[in-house]
Amino acid sequence: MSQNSTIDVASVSLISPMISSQKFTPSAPLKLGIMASGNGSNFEAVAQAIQDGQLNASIQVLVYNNPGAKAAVRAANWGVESVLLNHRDYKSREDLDRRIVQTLRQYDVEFVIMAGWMRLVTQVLIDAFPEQMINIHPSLLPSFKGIHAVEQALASGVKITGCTVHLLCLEVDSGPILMQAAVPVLPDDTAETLHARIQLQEHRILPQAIALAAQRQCLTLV
Ligand SMILES: Nc1nc2c(c(=O)[nH]1)N[C@@H](CN(C=O)c1ccc(C(=O)N[C@@H](CCC(=O)O)C(=O)O)cc1)CN2
Ligand SMILES: NCC(=O)N[C@@H]1O[C@H](COP(=O)([O-])[O-])[C@@H](O)[C@H]1O
Repeated sequence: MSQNSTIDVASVSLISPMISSQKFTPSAPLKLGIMASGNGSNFEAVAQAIQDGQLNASIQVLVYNNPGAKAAVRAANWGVESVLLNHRDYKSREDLDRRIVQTLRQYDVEFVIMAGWMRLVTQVLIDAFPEQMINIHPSLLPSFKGIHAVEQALASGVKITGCTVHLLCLEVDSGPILMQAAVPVLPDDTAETLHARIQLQEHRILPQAIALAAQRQCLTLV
């Protein structure tokens, strides 16, 4: 997509009915802040999508909360700056979130991706990025909210599960859904084999959901 092209957003109206079918012109790459607690494979999927020209965005910073998280190693390998904000160092969730907001502002972040951020966040962070923060979750919400979603699905006996990208709100895993992908649950699945199958879909839909959000956030009315 050239910078001078226009986008008919009718095609994304399914994602957000608030978008009317008007012509828009895409603007500069969306400046992303990514938050992670562990492995960082979704971080890497976003970085790869940007490098492959599938996502008009830049990763300004990775914020992580667990020392030694592999996500920080992946960020270094991709030349992305990372900041450790260890939740254990803060007296309250609000104090941690104020520091997160300060850090994201310092790196000029416009849109926040929770890519395996395993801490509940407060209104402090949500208010700082209204409708500009998304989360990837390893189930077909509203089924199996919270942590251990994969284990919940396996224990429930469902034959189909998957992953969801949603806008963030204070109530956990309850924000407006942007995109979902389904995977089968196989008879011999363990939590590990099922999660691996889900993550293949996570890595596919997260960049797509950001791209849609980028069209929505970066579009300027012509
Ligand atoms: N206010 C919100 N915060 C977060 C949301 C959200 O929708 N609203 N999504 C989560 C991501 N997530 C599931 O997708 C999730 C992550 C963590 C937890 C949780 O209970 N965390 C515990 C600590 C668990 C641990 O450290 O192992 C906690 O914070 O006390 C629930 C859901 C991100 N945050
Ligand atoms: N409730 C939140 C939650 O369970 N999130 C999940 O954490 C994993 C992080 O993987 P990654 O570190 O390899 O991107 C992902 O599967 C994501 O859906």
